[in-house]
Amino acid sequence: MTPSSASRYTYLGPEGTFTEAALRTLPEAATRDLVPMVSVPAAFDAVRNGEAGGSFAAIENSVEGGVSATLDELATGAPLMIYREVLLPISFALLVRPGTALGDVKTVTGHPVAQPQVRNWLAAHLPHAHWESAASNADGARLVQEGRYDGAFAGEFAAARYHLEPLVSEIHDTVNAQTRFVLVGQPGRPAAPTGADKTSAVVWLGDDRPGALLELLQEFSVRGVNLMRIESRPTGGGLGRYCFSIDAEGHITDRRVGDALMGLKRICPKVRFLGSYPRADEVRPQVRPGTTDAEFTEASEWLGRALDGRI
Ligand SMILES: O=C(O)C(=O)C[C@]1(C(=O)O)C=C[C@@H](O)C=C1
Repeated sequence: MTPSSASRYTYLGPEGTFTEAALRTLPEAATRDLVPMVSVPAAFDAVRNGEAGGSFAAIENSVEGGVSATLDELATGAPLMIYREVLLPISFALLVRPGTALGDVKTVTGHPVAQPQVRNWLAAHLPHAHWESAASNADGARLVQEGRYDGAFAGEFAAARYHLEPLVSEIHDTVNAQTRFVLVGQPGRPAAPTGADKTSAVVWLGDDRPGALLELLQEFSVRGVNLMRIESRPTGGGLGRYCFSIDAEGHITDRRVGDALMGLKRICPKVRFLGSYPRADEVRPQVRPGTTDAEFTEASEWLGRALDGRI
């Protein structure tokens, strides 16, 4: 990778997406070359083939759940790792060409993750409008500028970029909706522990048999590791074949987390570590008695003494 490609960060474009807005909240974004891409896979591939040092993508929305394009990219293909996360409050504006009235809006567009966030508003205010999905909310705004649709649900900040007007602002069916974004890069050393961290992994179960998922969960439960998200995603290997995308509280250097991952490695055919990184909400985990690093160290020292006959 050349120094110029290392300083390049790709993101889901075109300009004016929520992804770009979230990326710009990272302090280092000011000194990076931010490159919009047509899709999350294209943005991640630029990192895989050395054309970019990092890529930024939405991974989870508080209304719609996991963002499949990102989860599937991280589970398959050449491995990437997560180094940072950002939370962004999401509120939409209905962007239209200047002069358009609400009664003129017959067709609307936006990212598929936007639709469930504005569904009730649409049903109440534009019940007959026809929705079609766009590659991103900003791409929807671009399509409205081109005259392909009458309105786009996007961040209000995208209006000026596409010479549109916000006809209605602050549209959100659920108050305090948030999207979580991640910065990914080539596999490397995990981000340093902060005490308020998250660990992500993808786990494949072996044979389809009773209790397999329970065994996976027990690796976390017996070590007092709290799961923040667990989601099944199809492996592509046929109906009923799923892998599990997991976020757990804590850092891989926390003994209880590292030990849980080793437990998974022993019982599952495949585990992909996706990184340990600081939690955007900076919440520190409540560590259950018996699962602190000191207690793990004490227990392994005890085992060492037992092996030496120093009981
Ligand atoms: O289309 C955009 O503006 C995006 O940044 C993508 C995206 C997503 O992928 O979830 C980001 C946040 C919103 O919740 C809806 C769409």
